[in-house]
Formats: sequence, C-alpha cells, structure tokens
Amino acid sequence: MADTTKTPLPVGAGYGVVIGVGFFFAFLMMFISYLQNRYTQYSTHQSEEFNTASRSVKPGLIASGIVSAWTWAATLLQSSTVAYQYGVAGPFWYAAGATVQILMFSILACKVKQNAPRCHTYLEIIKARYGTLAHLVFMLFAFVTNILVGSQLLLGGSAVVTSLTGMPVYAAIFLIPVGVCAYVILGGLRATFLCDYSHTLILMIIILYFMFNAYAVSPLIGSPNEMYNLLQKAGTQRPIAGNKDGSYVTLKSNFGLIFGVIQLCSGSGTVFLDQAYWQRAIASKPSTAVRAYLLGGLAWFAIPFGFSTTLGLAAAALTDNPRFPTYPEVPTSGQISSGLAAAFAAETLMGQGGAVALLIVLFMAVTSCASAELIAVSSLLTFDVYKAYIQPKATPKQLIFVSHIMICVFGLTMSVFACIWNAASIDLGWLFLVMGLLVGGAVFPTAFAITWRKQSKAGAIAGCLSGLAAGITAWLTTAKHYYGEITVETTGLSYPTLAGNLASIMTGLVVTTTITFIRPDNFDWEVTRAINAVATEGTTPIDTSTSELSDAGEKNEITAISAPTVAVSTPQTDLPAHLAPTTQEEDDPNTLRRAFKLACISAFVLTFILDFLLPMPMFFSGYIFSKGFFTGWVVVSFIWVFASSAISCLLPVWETRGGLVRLFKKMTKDLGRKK
Ligand SMILES: NC(N)=O
Repeated sequence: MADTTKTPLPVGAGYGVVIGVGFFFAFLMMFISYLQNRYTQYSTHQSEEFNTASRSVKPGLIASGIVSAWTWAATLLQSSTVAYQYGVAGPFWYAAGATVQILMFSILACKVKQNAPRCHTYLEIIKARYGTLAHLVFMLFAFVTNILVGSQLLLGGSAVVTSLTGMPVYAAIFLIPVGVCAYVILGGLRATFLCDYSHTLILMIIILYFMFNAYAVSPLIGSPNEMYNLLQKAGTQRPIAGNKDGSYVTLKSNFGLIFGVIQLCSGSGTVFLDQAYWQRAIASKPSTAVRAYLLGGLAWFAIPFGFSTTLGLAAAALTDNPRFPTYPEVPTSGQISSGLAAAFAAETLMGQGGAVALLIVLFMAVTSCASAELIAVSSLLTFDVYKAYIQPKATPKQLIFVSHIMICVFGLTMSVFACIWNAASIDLGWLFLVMGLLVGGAVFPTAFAITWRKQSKAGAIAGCLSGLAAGITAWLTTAKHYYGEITVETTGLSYPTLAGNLASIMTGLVVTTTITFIRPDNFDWEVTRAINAVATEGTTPIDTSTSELSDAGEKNEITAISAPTVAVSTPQTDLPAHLAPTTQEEDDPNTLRRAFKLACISAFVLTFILDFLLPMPMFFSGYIFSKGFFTGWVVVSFIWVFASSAISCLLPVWETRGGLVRLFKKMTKDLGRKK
C-alpha cells in the first residue's frame, strides 16, 4: 500500500469525492426522476420501468451504457499495469482482448429479442428452458460473476483513492457504493443509463485531458517522439522479459500475448454471465439492440487503449524522472499489481491536478459500473429468487420494494468481499487474472441456451460444473508444477492463470457439446417466447412470416404500433398491466433476422481483425516500432478516443433531440402556468 504520508492530495479530497460526488449524482437523479415521472409516460414507480427501462432505450444511450458498464476501475488501472509491464502490447491486448465479447454479445442480444422478448433476466430463460436445477447452477455462476466484478471495482478503486489521498482503504470500500445505491434506488435502470451517460462524458473529457497533456503539453514528455525516446531508454535500462530485445515498443511480447488470451477468456465470462449486459439488451429497442452492442464495443476499445497508451506508458517512460513518486527506487511489483502505475504517471505529469483528474475519472468508472452491477443483481434477486421461489404472485409494488432492498444488499455484499480480498492481500491484478477461471465454464452453456435449440439440460449443467472443476485444477496444479508451492503470489502469475482460464472455458465448451451431440434436445423456442407473455383469449400472436422492412429503425416502430394482430391487450390476473408486454416490444422477424446476420458477420470479422489480422503479423515478425510507426499508433489512439466520444456522448443527445425539445416545451409551459 502506498505511503500515506506522501499522498499528493489531502484525505479530505478523498472523502469529498467519494461522498460529495456520490451524493451529487443522487440529487441529480432525484431531479431527473422527478422530470421523468412528471413529463414522460415512463414512471420510475413501475417495476417494468425500474428494471427494464420499459425496453425503449435507443442505441446511442445503450452504447453509452455498455461503455460505462464495461469500464471498470481495472479498465483504467489494470490496462496501465500491463502497459507498464509489457509496453505497447499491454494496452493493445487489454483493449482487443475485451472488446470482442461485447461485439459477440450483439449476437446474444439479437437472439434474446427473437427468442425471449419479454424476459427480465437471462436466468428466466434458463429456468423456462432447463428447469430449477439448472436455474440454481447458472444462478451460482451469475452471482459469483457479479460479486467478483463488483468487489474488484471497489478493491481497485479504493487502492487508488487511498494512494492519492490517504483515505483509509476500508472507509473508501464502504463509502463508494453508498451514493451509487442512493441514485440507483431513486431512478432504476433508466437512471443508471442517464448517470452512465454523464459519467462517460466526464470520463472521455478527462482521458482526452491526459492524452493531450502527455503527448502535446507536458515538458516531461510533450510529444510521441519524446515518449518513444524515453521508452527506448527504459527498454535498455529495464528490458521487459519476453519482449523482443526487451523493448517497450513491440507487439512481440510473450507475456503480453498470454495476458491477451487470459483477457479473452476472462472477459467472456464477465460479459456473458453478467446480467448487466443482458439487461442492456433487454432494455434496448428490439430492432436496434445489435447496433447498440456493435457501437458500444467499438467505442469501449478506445478507453483502455487511449488511457493506458498514455498513462501506463508514461509511467514506464518517467520512472527515472526525479518527479516520479517512487524515485530513486522503481515501483515494487506489488504497487504495480495494485494498479498504481496510472496514479504515479498522473502525479508525475501533472502534480495535484493530475491526481485530482485521476481520482475523478476513477470514481466515474467505479460508480457507473457499480450502478450497472447493483441494478443487475437486484433484478436477479427480485425476479429469479423472490418472484421465482418466494412470492410468485408478487405485486408490482412488492417487486419494486424488493428491488430497492436488494440494491442495498448487493452494495453491502460488494464491500464485504472487497474487504475480504484486501485483508487476504489479494490485489486487483490477482483478482483480474483469476476471475475468468472461476466462471468460464458457464460461458458456452449460457450462450448456447439462447442460440442452440439442441443443447441439452445435462450438457448445459455438466458443461458449467466440469469447466469450473477443470479450471481450478489446471490453475492450482500449474502453480505447483512451475513454482513448487501454492500461494497467493504463485497463483496470480501468468502460466497458472492462463492454464486455469483456458481449461475452464474450453472444458465447458467441449463437455456441453459432447453431451449434447450424444443426446440432443429439440427445444421449441415458443417456450421462452412465452416468458412473461400474457396470452389473452381471442388474440393471435404477431405474424412472424410477413412484414418486409428495409430499415431496422423507426419504420419498425410504426409497424409495431399499427400491427393488427396484437398478442397482448388485457393483463392476466397474476400479472399487473405494466408487467405485460406492449406491442412495441415485438419486432418484425425479418428485421431481427437481418440484425442477427449483421451481428454475426460484424462480430466475427471485427474479432478476426482485432485479435489476429492486426497483432499476429507484428508478433510473429518480431517488429519493433519505428518512431514514425509509434507516432501513427498514438495518432490512432487519439482518433479512436474522439470517435468513441462521438458515439457515447453525442449520439445519445442527437437521438433524443425530439424528446428533449418536447420535454423543454412541457417544462416551460408548466412554468408559465405556475407564474
Ligand atoms: N471490462 C474490462 N475488462 O475492463
């Protein structure tokens, strides 16, 4: 842990940001919820609105929500750690290794719209398809995923808050979620989207501030040329093991590549098994879910790539500068693994201003992701535990009440687990590399549950459990084999975590497909399409064979509204009106089929480009960047961050311009009447 006597900011700054900014957003949310309830048709007092944002959110805001949910503390801190450890390969593999899952998720987002358009959670699909035992097994993996993600957010966030301000780490761990719980309770899922938006906006501005400072302004670096020179020098003084000639400016980095593979496996678990991503698919307008995920994935890439190509590399470049916090020593491996490379760089480059900017950007990342996790877990606990097993006939009021309670329960749970990791000397780096092997077994069984009608129940359950067993076995035996003992240190190293992650995800895949091929299922998707459906006598389901539309967007809404064959009109006794789906939730099957094709082609092509076509030739040729190539690399990171800002900050405003104008008119009319 950092020396608290030398912190760049006073302890009050830590409390100020953690409590002050948290409650600022809570009050902002209170105001937004008031406007929403008063001037729009969406009420935060309705369970459906609270948990699914009435399934009406447009792709720009969903993309912004995806960017924000996938931007963890680790996205900023761990990416800078691997930049410090592996040079330019670190930021590249961090970003490329965790973008593809979001792109791939576009396929699941489309399938969930096709095969379970009215579900609240993905576990409802598992229960409807495979029954209670599978529901409980998958629920275990879902909760483990959310607990790991939630607690590592607080672990990484609190380590940096403590290092920058000296705030006691346990105080940070418990106080960070308080404001977030408050604003999520006040606003529900739509609130998290709006706060996600504002957080992403601030995040992008601060990332650009760091980038411009490091590459254009700072007297310590000030240009890609100088960064290149400093990195070349660092490569001769502290050569990187496993990198071509020990260089910082090459993608021929053996441990960087190993990290990339771990990132691919671990990211698959933490996206596919996290209700937060399903929730964004569920909340989006059916016809645009795919677009939202593709945009969100591409926009997210820029965050770790731009941030750590700046601060992670700056930390490596400036380690020998007298302004570097650990000078004349180099940082310890424990400090780097705790995620402090970015903090050291920000402080060296910009002094207190850098520390404040980092504190804010980190707080934005932690809280926006925490809000997504809170509402995601609250939905699972409400619909998959309370409604499924405790109170099947729960009223909307009860559902909302339970959702609120569960947000607090999970907020506390995240904090308790973060304390446990901290007390056990487990840091962000360790948790980041180990997470995937604990949940990876369930990745393919979960993806197949919504995409493959043949996957059998036995295959699904056996895939999850055997993946878990194989992952843990491979992890621990590799640690013992290579390092002779099983300790926190040896189990957090590259080879054991690589073995564990690969074993877990691949065993899950092989076991579920093998068992399925032996005795395939022939599942009828009508079962999952009927989840939460309210079939009213005398009505017919929407015709799935007609309607030719060329536009996936607005035209579809028009068709949906005017569809003559409406599946729902009157609620059944056990489902309140607002829990019943509306015709707008349905989408034209042809449009969805086209969206599915787009998702598959885009996801596979982009994955191929990002993870093979771009890096592999540079890896196998052992190319060390020239100065010109490095400058181009940095320029690309700038362009990507600008493009990402346009997607996640400008697009949502552009899409809702009509609604914003209407809201403004209603407000001014209202104010005029009151005068
Ligand atoms: N969300 C991640 N993997 O940074």
